[in-house]
Amino acid sequence: MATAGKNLSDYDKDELPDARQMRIGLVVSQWNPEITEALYQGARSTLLECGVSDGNLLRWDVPGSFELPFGCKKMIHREQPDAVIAIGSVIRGETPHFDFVCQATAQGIQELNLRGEVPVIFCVLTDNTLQQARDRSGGRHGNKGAEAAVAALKMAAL
Ligand SMILES: Nc1c(NC[C@H](O)[C@H](O)[C@H](O)CO)[nH]c(=O)[nH]c1=O
Ligand SMILES: CC(=O)[C@@H](O)COP(=O)(O)O
Repeated sequence: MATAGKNLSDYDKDELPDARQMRIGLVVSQWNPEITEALYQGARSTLLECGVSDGNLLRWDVPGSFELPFGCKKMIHREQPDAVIAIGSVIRGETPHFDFVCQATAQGIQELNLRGEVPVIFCVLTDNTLQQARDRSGGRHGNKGAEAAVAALKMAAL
């Protein structure tokens, strides 16, 4: 089902684990800050709604999505969170750079999951237009940050 067929902010609280003791990291890309800040707020508010303590949220910023894997790896090593949410927004430009950034970021995050013990959630929008990104970061399709927060709690309890 495409995003257009569902709301990214919908979730069932009854399906979620007890999150009161969980420590969740959020690594946020500074590229397209209108989008990444909206994703961060969606993730943060959902985590708080689901019982995570504000003091157990840790935010680090990185320059762009390409730096998300390194930032997540460093946070995991230094802080040992129960899960990390990697937040980014990649919007297609005139050149193939979009493809390289998206592939490298996705591959890097997947390698952290497969090689490590701390789940890293892929909260990276990869859109053709700014409007598509707005639609998925609190617009008509909901907020992917909320979806990522739910995934983080479920994976932290796995
Ligand atoms: N164009 C976008 C970028 N580009 C920057 C890279 O992510 C990286 O920071 C740079 O190549 C230096 O290593 N990043 C995004 O997150 N979103 C974009 O649309
Ligand atoms: C995703 C990107 O790196 C992209 O926004 C850069 O734009 P351009 O391909 O026009 O240089």
